Amino acid sequence: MNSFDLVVIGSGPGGQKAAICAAKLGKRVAIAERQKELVGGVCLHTGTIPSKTMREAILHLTGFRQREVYGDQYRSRKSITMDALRQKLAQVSRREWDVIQDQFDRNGVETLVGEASFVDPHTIEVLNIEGPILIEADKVLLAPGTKPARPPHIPFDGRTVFDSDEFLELDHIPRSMIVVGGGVIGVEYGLMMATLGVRVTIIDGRDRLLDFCDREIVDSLVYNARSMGVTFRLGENVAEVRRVGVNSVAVELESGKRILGETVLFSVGREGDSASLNLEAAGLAPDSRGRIVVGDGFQTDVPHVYAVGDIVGFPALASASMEQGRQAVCHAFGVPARKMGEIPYGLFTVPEISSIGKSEQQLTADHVPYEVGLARFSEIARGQIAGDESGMLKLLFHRETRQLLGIHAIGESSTEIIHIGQAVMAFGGTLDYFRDSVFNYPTMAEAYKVAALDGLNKLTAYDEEVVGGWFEPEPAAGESVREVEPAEKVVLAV
Ligand SMILES: Cc1cc2nc3c(=O)[nH]c(=O)nc-3n(C[C@H](O)[C@H](O)[C@H](O)COP(=O)(O)OP(=O)(O)OC[C@H]3O[C@@H](n4cnc5c(N)ncnc54)[C@H](O)[C@@H]3O)c2cc1C
Ligand SMILES: NC(=O)c1ccc[n+]([C@@H]2O[C@H](COP(=O)([O-])OP(=O)(O)OC[C@H]3O[C@@H](n4cnc5c(N)ncnc54)[C@H](O)[C@@H]3O)[C@@H](O)[C@H]2O)c1
Repeated sequence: MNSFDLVVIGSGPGGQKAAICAAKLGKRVAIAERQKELVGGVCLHTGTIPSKTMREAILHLTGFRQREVYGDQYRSRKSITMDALRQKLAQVSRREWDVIQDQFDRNGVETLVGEASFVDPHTIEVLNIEGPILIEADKVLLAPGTKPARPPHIPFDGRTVFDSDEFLELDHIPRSMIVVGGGVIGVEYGLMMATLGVRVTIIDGRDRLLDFCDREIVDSLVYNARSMGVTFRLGENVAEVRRVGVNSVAVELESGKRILGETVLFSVGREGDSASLNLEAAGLAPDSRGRIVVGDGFQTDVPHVYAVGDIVGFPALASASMEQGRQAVCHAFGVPARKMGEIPYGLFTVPEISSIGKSEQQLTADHVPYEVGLARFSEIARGQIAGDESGMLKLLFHRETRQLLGIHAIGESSTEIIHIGQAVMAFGGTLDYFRDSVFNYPTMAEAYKVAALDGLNKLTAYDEEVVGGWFEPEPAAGESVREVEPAEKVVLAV
């Protein structure tokens, strides 16, 4: 029987980075993936990468970014088909697949095709059409991911009623789509379809959409969505979904409302894909949602078994899964690793939104004295060039120390520019950094400077009005005092 220092189950982002990291440490590593010749996981084949590639295709083919200039009716292509939207998916997936497979080969990671399960705590069976093979593992890392929740009473047929994995296979763009579940997936796909002119209704059991995001940003997203014709039914639960004839679906809500549509995307969350692992043979048990509980360093209750990625639950992001994989391997092989810092969120809605740190609602609940610096993309030259009139960047900072506490953005390049603030936050920086720095021009990054000046102006205005003096925090012990020129005061105050 072949034996390895580490056997990884699942080749999504968590498993991939774990395998490469262990190989770089000089360990013998095998990675098992049940999708034949399809390393990359949900992330590469049905989730992150295809959905973002499709979004880009929609924005491109509809000419969405040019609508501010040419009007709402502008389209760069008059008729758009699912096949046209899918054209780039295969190309991007194939290239990404090549990159991952190449990394495994270069680093001597053995790829095993087949479904892996525990025989005993240190023996793994990998089963494929050629039969089972047994391998021995000193340590095991589980990264099997999740699958869409599919309640038995919902009449899925992959055509009129489908889950998010089936979405990409639609044969045509429907005239209308009812989205059940306004979580990240439902809102991302719902708004993509609305951009194509599909009549979209989003239903969610909660009163507020995306309640982990800053409220003003979500309000702005909802405003934009409504202007594209999206209807929201919030605080409503679905009682029944019924297919009507060949091309219609009726959704009945518990409140008695009835909605008729051509298609239904059912996206009410995902559950751990752990059933095939035979966890009991390793002395483990999944929770009621199929997830695996981990402690420090992503170690399970069985010390040589680790779990990372969506299978461990929150935050269930490709971005975080990769780092979890690396951290788990460091823990397993005694390599020191820093704890993960604040995780940014990037929601590829239309328009995109992104955030890191605390929201206004959290700071208010915690009684933190904060102020907001705001930049509207309509006043950023690059925003005008990119055709974004409605985006904004919000910097939340401590009123006394000026330390950055949260960053929230909606609009063009939000998911990219968030990382500028992330770095400043990670190093404990203050708003002053943005005031004092020069940014490339014209770029979206300029929004940081505009927002910082806005925030500092608010402090100044308050101070001049209420305290009657110029606000400058007391220098900390050992810190030199920076003289503020009167001219600078004038610039800040306008
Ligand atoms: C529609 C959609 C859009 C998303 N968009 C984003 C985004 O924009 N940004 C972001 O950060 N995240 C996004 N996510 C989340 C992201 O895809 C996941 O967080 C990420 O894929 C989780 O990685 P993972 O390592 O847990 O493995 P996964 O990617 O879930 O892959 C797990 C792999 O394990 C394999 N496997 C399972 N059991 C076995 C077994 N017994 N034997 C062998 N192989 C097995 C599966 O076949 C699969 O290939 C999105 C998800 C979806 C569904
Ligand atoms: N850009 C990104 O980072 C990105 C994109 C897509 C997905 N993801 C990841 O994928 C995960 C799964 O996303 P998801 O959207 O499937 O799940 P989710 O848990 O985020 O959302 C499910 C939503 O469905 C609602 N819901 C549940 N049952 C309902 C019912 N019967 N009727 C009406 N509403 C109901 C819930 O209130 C919730 O808002 C996310 O947690 C996220 O981490 C990330």
